[in-house]
Amino acid sequence: MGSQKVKFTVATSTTEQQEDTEKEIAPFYIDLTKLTGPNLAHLREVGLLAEDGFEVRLLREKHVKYLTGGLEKLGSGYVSLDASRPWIAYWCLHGLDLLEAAPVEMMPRIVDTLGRFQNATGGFGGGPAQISHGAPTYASCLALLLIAPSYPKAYDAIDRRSIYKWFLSMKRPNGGFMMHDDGETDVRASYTVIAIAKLLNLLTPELMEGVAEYILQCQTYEGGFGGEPGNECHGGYAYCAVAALQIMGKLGMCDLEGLKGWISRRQMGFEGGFAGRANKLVDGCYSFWQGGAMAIVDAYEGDMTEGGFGTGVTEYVAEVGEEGADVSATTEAKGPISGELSFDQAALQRYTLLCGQHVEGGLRDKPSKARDFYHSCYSLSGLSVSQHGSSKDGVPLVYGDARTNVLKPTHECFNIRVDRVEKARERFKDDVCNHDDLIS
Ligand SMILES: CC(C)=CCC/C(C)=C/CC/C(C)=C/COP(=O)(O)OP(=O)(O)O
Ligand SMILES: [Zn+2]
Repeated sequence: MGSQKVKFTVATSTTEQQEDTEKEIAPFYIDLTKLTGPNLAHLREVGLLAEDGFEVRLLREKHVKYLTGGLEKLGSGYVSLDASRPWIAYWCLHGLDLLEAAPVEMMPRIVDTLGRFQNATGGFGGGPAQISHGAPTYASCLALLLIAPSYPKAYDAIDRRSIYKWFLSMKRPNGGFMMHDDGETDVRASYTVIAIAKLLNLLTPELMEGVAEYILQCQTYEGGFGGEPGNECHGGYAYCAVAALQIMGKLGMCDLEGLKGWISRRQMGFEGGFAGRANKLVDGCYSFWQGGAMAIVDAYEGDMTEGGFGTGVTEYVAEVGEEGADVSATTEAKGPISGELSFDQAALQRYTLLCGQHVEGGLRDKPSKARDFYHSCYSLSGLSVSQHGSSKDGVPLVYGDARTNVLKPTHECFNIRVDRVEKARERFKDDVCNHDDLIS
């Protein structure tokens, strides 16, 4: 008896949501070169296509307007984000900084405001008189450090010694850190402490003791990292784990092959963007959480294996999506492409530019979702990572119109501009970084 092929298709809510998402995305991936008449005129009018071509454009001015609005007076709808004011400042400022449009005239007021969130006992709360917490401490410090090269008083607003003592007071016997006094211990806390300590030149052996060992326990059988030992791995937590390990020089201690495989499998075949975890949907914010984590691994491996930065590559044309789709990546000029990454950089940029952009400015999770400052920040950060790769010093790989789309390079471990990181290192390099002196 011959074998019989039977196709089993079991629909679940997960497979249905995936199908719906692909149906939602498909209209954005039509062949733009075939557009004519009012459809073409409309895309040119809103600025998504140049007057003289079919290459998709970053809506720079509109994103600048939207993000600048986040630094002005917010409407009552934002009241639930009251404890996230430092995040809003960071998301908007960093997005603007990538667009080379951080508003210098607003900086004194922002520094004054963030200064009021800092507690004498160390760290920043989400607002005045709120308890110190790892997330607003991270966001406030990043915002201040990206402002400081234009407005140096921002450096002086950060009380290094009290932050160091507060970080130490959050440390647990298992090597983890709490997010706040009596709060949860997870890899977000590990990352926020390690990243800010590194930027402020506070990364002492005493602070780092047991930290890598705690983080390593969060890597799961899938290859990614969960928030706490035993939890499902997820892009947001995986980024925190990978960045913290890399900052401490300990990334080589984790299962790198498993990690790379897990991140690779999160890039969605049709959509081109990343999902946060297995069997979940594409979302623009993971462009940075997953793309940034891969850039860190690639930078680490590039350092390990000399010359692994795409040297000698003179042209890059990506083929993704359905046949006939307009998906060619372009570069500004011929030359070595800046640190190629282990994911499809053109496909990710295509998702961001075609599906992530709101035509009035701001970016979003996916077309059916509203724009917001968080997704704007992390979609732009992921776009920057996928343009500049892991080495930052070659020709960026630019999908779409290279005249409008190139962002400034973000540092994959800290997610502020590379030049802001260099300035912070320079500013704090001679300050005391010794445990006994810092706690005295
Ligand atoms: C620096 C710092 C504090 C980083 C935070 C990292 C981060 C984004 C963590 C993820 C948080 C979380 C529970 C997402 C799951 O949401 P979901 O179930 O709605 O999303 P999903 O369906 O995409 O998994
Ligand atoms: Zn998201």
